[in-house]
Amino acid sequence: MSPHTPIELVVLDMAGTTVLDDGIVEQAFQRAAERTGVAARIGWGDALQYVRDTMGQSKIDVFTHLAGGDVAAAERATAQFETAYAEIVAEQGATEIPGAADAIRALRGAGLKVWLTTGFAPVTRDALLDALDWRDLVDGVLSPIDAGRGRPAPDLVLTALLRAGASSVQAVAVAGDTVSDVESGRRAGAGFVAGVLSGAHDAAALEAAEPDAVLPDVTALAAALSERGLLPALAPIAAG
Ligand SMILES: O=C(O)COP(=O)(O)O
Repeated sequence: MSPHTPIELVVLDMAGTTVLDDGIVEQAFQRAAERTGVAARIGWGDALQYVRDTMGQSKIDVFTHLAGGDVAAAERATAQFETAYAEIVAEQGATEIPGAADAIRALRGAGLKVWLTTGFAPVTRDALLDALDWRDLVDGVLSPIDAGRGRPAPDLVLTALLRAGASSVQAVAVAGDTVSDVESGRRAGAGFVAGVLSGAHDAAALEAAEPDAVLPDVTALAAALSERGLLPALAPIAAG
């Protein structure tokens, strides 16, 4: 396979890559903790500090720690987290990573398909799409329930590839702010995998996952593809 297969499909993560949500995450942790009593053992003050210190780590792991190792309680809290997150978005709205929507429009204007993938359940994902008025912004969206396993498995990337009708995995670019995002792209065999620092809580870990590029945010993606000769021929935009 040519190392310069033009990209046809861009698969972007949501939270931290296209959506700025740390404030929502903290509030959703708090509501979920209050509703399930999962942090009663240590109190919300200490729990909040732990949530802040571990921002970006898997929610089930965070809740398991708060619950003193009670995995069943952590699972209940994780489910409640998604409900609470969707409620907070409906109440307060949502914020994009600055320039994300324009970056997506530019990529699509260059002839690429753009799909959003997320670890969130559809209820949470759709609350974000509605709050940002993004239903028509992208070619498709996927949650793990649509695809199989969540990241770092490659299922979201491969399902996007199949549904978008891309001709090969080499024609897929993946961008995300976590090591799991990078690994999912690698395991899928994507032609280009970028780590973005916009939502990264552990930049060193992201670099250590060895993506093809580490970018400040998603607005730098079109230029990164262009520099490597990976945009489709006759792309009508000057990337950057
Ligand atoms: O934290 C989650 O589950 C969702 O986050 P993601 O959109 O970055 O996958």
